[in-house]
Amino acid sequence: MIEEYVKRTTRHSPCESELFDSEAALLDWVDRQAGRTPAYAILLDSRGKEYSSEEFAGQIGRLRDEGTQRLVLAIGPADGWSPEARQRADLLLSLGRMTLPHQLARVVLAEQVYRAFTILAGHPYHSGH
Ligand SMILES: C[S@@+](CC[C@H](N)C(=O)[O-])C[C@H]1O[C@@H](n2cnc3c(N)ncnc32)[C@H](O)[C@@H]1O
Repeated sequence: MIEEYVKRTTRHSPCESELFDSEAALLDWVDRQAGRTPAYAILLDSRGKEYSSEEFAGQIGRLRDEGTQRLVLAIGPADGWSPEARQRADLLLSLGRMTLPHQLARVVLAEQVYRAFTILAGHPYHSGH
């Protein structure tokens, strides 16, 4: 399912899914994604900020319009994010207050990213209900 949503998202914007052995490897990779602007890092955390799908799409649209070149959305390690990772995060994003197993969180995130791009494009995938 993750592959399918990533593939669908690439019709709207270049998109890829990566796996890392450790949080440190992820953060190092994030720093190396900087182009003209640093990569914008959204770390998934059940205690983070909650958005509706429309609000999330709006946030992605704003970042795009402001010229953000790289958006990284990351699911955390089994024990959750370290203080260093929280400090690096530009945004802590919650999919809801319940804790999801990380594979399930990946699927929900991949689907919501795809949904956000369909909302921005006015595509009928999102009916709003
Ligand atoms: C199994 S969870 C880790 C739970 C960790 N023991 C804790 O209590 O923070 C693995 C990762 O899935 C993601 N995750 C799980 N539930 C989430 C939710 N409701 N919202 C956002 N991210 C979530 C987070 O990135 C988390 O670091």
